[in-house]
Amino acid sequence: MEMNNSPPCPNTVTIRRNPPRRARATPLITPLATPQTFNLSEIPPFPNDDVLAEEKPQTLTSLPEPEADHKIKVFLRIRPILSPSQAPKVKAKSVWPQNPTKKNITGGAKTLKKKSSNSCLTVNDSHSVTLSTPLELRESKRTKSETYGGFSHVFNSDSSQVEVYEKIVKPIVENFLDGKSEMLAALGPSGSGKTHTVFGSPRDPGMVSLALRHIFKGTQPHGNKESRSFHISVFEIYTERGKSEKLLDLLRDGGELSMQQSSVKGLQQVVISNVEEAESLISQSVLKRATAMTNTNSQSSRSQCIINICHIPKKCKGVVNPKSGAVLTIIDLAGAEREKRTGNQGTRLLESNFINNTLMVFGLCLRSLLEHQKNPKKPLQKHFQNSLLTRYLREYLEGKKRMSLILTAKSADDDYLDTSYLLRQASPYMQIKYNDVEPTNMVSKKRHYVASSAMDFAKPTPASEHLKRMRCGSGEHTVQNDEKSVAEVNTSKKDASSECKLDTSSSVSFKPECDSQTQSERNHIIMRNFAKALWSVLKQSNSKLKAAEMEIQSLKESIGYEKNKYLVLKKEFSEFKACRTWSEGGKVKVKDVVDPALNMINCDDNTLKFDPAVTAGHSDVANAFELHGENSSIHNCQIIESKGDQTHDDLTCHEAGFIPSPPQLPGFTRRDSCSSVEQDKELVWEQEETFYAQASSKPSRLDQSDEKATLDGSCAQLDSEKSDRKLQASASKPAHHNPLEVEAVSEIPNESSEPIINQPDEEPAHGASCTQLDSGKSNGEVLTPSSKSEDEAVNKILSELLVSSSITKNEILDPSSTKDVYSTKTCDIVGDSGGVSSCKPPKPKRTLMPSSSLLSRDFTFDPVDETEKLKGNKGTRKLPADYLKSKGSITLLHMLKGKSNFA
Ligand SMILES: Nc1ncnc2c1ncn2[C@@H]1O[C@H](COP(=O)(O)OP(=O)(O)OP(=O)(O)O)[C@@H](O)[C@H]1O
Repeated sequence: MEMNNSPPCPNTVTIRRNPPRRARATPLITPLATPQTFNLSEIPPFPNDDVLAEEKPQTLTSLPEPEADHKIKVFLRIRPILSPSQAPKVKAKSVWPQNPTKKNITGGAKTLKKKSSNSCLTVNDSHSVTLSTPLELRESKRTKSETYGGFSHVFNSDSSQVEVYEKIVKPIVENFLDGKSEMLAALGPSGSGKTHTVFGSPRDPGMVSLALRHIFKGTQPHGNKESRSFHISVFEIYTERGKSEKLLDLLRDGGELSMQQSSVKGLQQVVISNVEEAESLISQSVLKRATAMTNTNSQSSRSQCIINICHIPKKCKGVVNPKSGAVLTIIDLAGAEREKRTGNQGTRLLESNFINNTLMVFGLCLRSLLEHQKNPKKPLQKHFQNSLLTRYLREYLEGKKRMSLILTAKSADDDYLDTSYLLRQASPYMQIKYNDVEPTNMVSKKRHYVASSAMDFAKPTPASEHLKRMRCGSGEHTVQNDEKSVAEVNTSKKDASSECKLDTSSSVSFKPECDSQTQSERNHIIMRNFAKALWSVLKQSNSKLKAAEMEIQSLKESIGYEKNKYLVLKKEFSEFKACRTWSEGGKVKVKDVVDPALNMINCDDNTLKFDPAVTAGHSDVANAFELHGENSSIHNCQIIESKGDQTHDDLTCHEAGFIPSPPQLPGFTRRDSCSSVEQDKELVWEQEETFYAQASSKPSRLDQSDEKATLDGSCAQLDSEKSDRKLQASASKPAHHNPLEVEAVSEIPNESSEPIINQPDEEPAHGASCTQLDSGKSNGEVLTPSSKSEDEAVNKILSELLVSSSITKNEILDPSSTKDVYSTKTCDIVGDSGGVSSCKPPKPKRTLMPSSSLLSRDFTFDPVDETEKLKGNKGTRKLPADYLKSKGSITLLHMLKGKSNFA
């Protein structure tokens, strides 16, 4: 708000970081040149009529199914109350093992027989019934009646088989013929009419016979019998003395079967071509089924019987019939039995327990499926694993395939408990929905059957084995064609041969489809795996590439660092080289200006040089010692080692500022330098060591030190007198007093060796070591000849020294005289530690003692003060120039004093 109220700044320039973008013109739409002239009426209307007029292809799988079709259909059929003549007679069950304790049960059958006249079950309508509690049980029951509704249809006791078929099975068969698989199971207590409903009798056929008739009736009118082929299989699940469950093939020559997961292994699949063949097979299977007489049923089923009618497609002009592969499964379950009611004993009791257990598991599976559908959080229990029946019907019990139930109930009061239990158990099943029903065509594509002819007992062909390995079909309906082969009921050889042809054609016609599908799936899997492998390889390569790039980057950095280092070293080397060149060019040859009498050179006005040239008689060895100094101070020192053939050694000291300090290179031994002697004592030692190494054959050592300076031998003899005079002169001028310095001492350690010190021009020079006595800037004239009095004093001292010494001037300066040189030479090395390693001259040559005594007598000084200055800089290497001078002076004075004491 405040910003809006503030007046705009006239000089403000608004910069838009993100300039407004212009909308791009859609490339597919050409911009209108004159949008103002656009008229909506020119837009053609959408062709709704044309679209609606188009015929939309409708398929069976695409059509939405009613809501009812997605739920399990539960039908209820009420068995009529049997007349006494139809009721099972107790005496007829005398073959059963009698249990004395249960004799009253048989008597109860008579009682039941009397009470069967009353019905407890009343049909309300076609979808509901009411169960009334018998009078004798109303005392224990809370309610008088229970109503059960929601059935797909309720068949009363007088309903016929055909009516039941029309309501229940016919739609299923039609769906089956259309390629839909479905299961129909009869469930109810023992004697309720399950077997009667499923199989019927020759006079009153059941659902299987009616379905077969329907199937073959529907195919014959069209005359396309050869386009379809049906196979049938019948087996039962029973228990042998209640020990374990077994599978038995009920078709002719059928034996025991085994179950592998959800598929039955070794089940025969017999091709049926007409109703008679099918009914004959069914009748034989029913006769083969295990039955027994119980108190409730004279012919009670003791096993679960499963009938599969399969529809195998046939190739018609190279096109696979889409309506193929459907399976119609009809199951006649064993009836639940109550021990009190049936009076079973022994094996029958065991069978009864097995039956009840199987039915219980069957009910648990459906109940679990129902609860899971109501509440998905509840997991779908795997009750199907507890029995072979439920394992075989797993997909149905999991709601993956269509299933219908026929509940058969007895309506007599005596059967109240069985009926009540059945309704309470099975009525909720009608709420079960199909979870994932496979499309019709998909089901048909997954089912493969290998038919075998009953006439030829064909063995499994390679093609059939290939199909079995592929396991394209669903588990429970996959036909396992074993070596026992399959017997097809066929009375006519002609028909049999024709069936064989059809079987062969069917199996052959189905193989390409399955092969193509399997091949495509395999290709897809292969491509997917290949893509995964390729992706993993690419990822690994990418990671390796990144690592290599990082390594290359690090190497580049290291190379750059080394390059910079190389450039720095190169620069230092060039500087040092330039410095050396300058030094060589600027060095003054001492021999040109040397005063052989005094060994003192005065090159410039401000430069005082002592050039002690000692020649040992060998012209090839020369050592020169140069001292350059402006204001008589030494700051730079260079030791120039032998030139070329190590014939001479030079020690050149340059004045600070006069020669730039060259860089010091490690390991540089031929020519080393130090910008300040005091700054790098170690370098001095290195120079010394190098120097010794270079001149090992002719040991000579030139060194200078700020800590020690020793005068000995002839040098001391020479300097003692001079110093005496000089110190006296300087003492006369306290205002200009500067400590004397001993800047360098040349040393000839080996007396037996050849003359060591030569001049650069290899001129033989015999002489003592050199000593430079400089003063500071302010009193640099102490030793300069500008002062006549001082000059005179110096000359006097020197003359006295020469006179008093045993060595004459001529002897000293005579190059030919080597004997005295050897005897008077001085070799002092000032070490870093302050120790003095000196070659003590022979005692007879110490002729300077009188001069030293004179010097010590005449000169008085206070060394304590100088020592105190040293303490201040103790432990440090860099010392001021004044300190150097003072130090040298102190050393000189100490030595002079020592010599005087010695004297
Ligand atoms: N709807 C019916 N009409 C006439 N008779 C019937 C009907 N239902 C069953 N019966 C007769 O009842 C008797 C028992 O029927 P059925 O054997 O079918 O019972 P079940 O349920 O199969 O018994 P189980 O479970 O012991 O095999 C049979 O003699 C059968 O003829």
